[in-house]
Amino acid sequence: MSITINNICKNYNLPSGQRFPALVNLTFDISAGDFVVVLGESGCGKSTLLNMIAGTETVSSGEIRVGNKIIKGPDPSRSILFQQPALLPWLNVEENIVFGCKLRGDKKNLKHVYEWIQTMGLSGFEKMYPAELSLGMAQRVCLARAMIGHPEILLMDEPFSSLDTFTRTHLQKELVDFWQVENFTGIFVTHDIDEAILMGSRILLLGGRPGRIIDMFDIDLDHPRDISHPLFIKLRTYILKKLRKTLIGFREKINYASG
Ligand SMILES: Nc1ncnc2c1ncn2[C@@H]1O[C@H](COP(=O)(O)OP(=O)(O)OP(=O)(O)O)[C@@H](O)[C@H]1O
Repeated sequence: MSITINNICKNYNLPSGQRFPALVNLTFDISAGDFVVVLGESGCGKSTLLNMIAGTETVSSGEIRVGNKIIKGPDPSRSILFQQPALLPWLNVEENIVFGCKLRGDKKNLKHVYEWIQTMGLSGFEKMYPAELSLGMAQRVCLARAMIGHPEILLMDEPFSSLDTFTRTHLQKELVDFWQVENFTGIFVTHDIDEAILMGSRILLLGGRPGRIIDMFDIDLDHPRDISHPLFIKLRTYILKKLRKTLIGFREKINYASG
């Protein structure tokens, strides 16, 4: 599914009655099957953008289209993975994975639950409850729950940031494998530059306050990617320079305004 972001702005209404501008004038297209990584410093509006595409947050102006339809709210064709595994504590692994299928009456995909349990390395743990799982296992359950319905769009908000390096590296690779097989459109939020270059087919650089687009470009490297590849290193340096420049510009603006 393609996604069109057309001149969107987001203002939050603060309890003081003031409006806080979080994002300004974002315009870009995501083609069906892209894996876009949204990269930027903390507070530049990455999660806000993701939530608006998920339909859990409204736009203040502009519009977001999925295919030809303007997003009006959440939809099962768009699955979301959060930073912390969001599992229902009273359901076991298997029940958590099929929860969405049951809710939608999706019997066809529900039948494949044991394939997903196996693919995710959760065999033997299907009757365990979330409190008994490690963080990495719990995130695998979330990934299985997201994938079992074959979403057209998978939205991910720093899903691996609280995992240890080994689990994280493993899941990054598995996610890219799923993306290559399932061909969903992925949007992945992170502030880890290497993670962005390792996984994305495109990178969207956001920065500033309010957040705006700094750059958007394709990554022309085959998977699996090697962090010591010269193009990888070149991209990392380029992104660092761009982000640093925006951050310095933002700090100078603050100093100027306050001094
Ligand atoms: N519900 C809200 N009400 C008011 N302000 C908000 C709300 N949600 C987010 N913000 C503000 O909007 C800005 C963007 O927040 P957002 O969480 O989208 O940034 P982010 O880039 O995802 O940050 P991080 O990387 O730290 O998660 C921040 O300044 C934040 O304080």
